Amino acid sequence: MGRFKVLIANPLVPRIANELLSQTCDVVTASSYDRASILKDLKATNGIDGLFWATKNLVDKEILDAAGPKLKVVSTMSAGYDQIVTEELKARGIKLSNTPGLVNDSVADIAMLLALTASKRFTEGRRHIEQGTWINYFNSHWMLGQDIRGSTIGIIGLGGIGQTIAKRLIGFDVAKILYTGNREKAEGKKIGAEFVNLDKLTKESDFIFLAAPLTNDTHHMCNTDFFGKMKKTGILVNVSRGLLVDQQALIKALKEGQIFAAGLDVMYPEPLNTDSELLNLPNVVLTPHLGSATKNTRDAMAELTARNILRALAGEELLTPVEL
Ligand SMILES: O=CC(=O)O
Repeated sequence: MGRFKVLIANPLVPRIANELLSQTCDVVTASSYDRASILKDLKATNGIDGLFWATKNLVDKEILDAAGPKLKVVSTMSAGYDQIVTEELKARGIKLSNTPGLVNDSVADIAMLLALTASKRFTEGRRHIEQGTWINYFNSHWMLGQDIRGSTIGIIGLGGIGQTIAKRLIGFDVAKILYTGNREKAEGKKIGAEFVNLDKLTKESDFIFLAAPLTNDTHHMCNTDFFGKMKKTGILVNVSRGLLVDQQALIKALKEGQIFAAGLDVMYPEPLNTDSELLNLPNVVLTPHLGSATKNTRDAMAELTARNILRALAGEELLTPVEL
């Protein structure tokens, strides 16, 4: 039997991926991560056995057709897999893996960054410095923010990332951690978090963290109704996917003072249009989807993604399979 063929659908992934895969496979690296060029490169391979995915492009029928009938595994270098049409993989008997776990710390760190900066009015404060409108420190009513200490936290999605956010918040002496999701979790009990329904969480939380995957159920879950229920002093932090939030409803809530502030690492579209209203709002802190962007995290993600492909091709169990 010849060597397996693998396509890495992005020329910019950490080197470790190619190093590992090329020990036993013939590796083709796509010339760019845009969809048209991946499709072209896939067609030129004459069929591959494994697909290393590291873009937000959809893995759909067209991509799978171009990959050919030998394809056994798609391994995505991401925790989220909303960009993969899982039904297509399942119908073809193709395995799927992702990189959960490894991103928890880095994503939880950016969640803290966003919570802290949104609560301390970072964007607005920075603008005051730039525009020379910085008011004397001794005006004790100026630029008052919200305290994390003593606050009620709401976490939507108490998976690995949600749990890591909770652990960090415990160090900030919060009063209470509420969470919601598909089901109550043993890990919730361990960290002293209370399982509640979405309605209660939305109404009672001072900070709401979105850490749930994007699914049909979570799509636009933060809508006009949701923002109407949040406290006026409430802060929304999103480190999941932009589409959990109805962005127009969020912009309206922020403009009308229905909520205090938002900190977003994810939005739509990505990249965000430079004329987006989000950029003009003083009570929004934005980061350009940097949740997992540390060298160690990305190296570990690339390694795990490659190892999952090697295991699938060797007929072994995947390290981090996605149930299809
Ligand atoms: O958004 C990043 C990821 O899903 O890993």
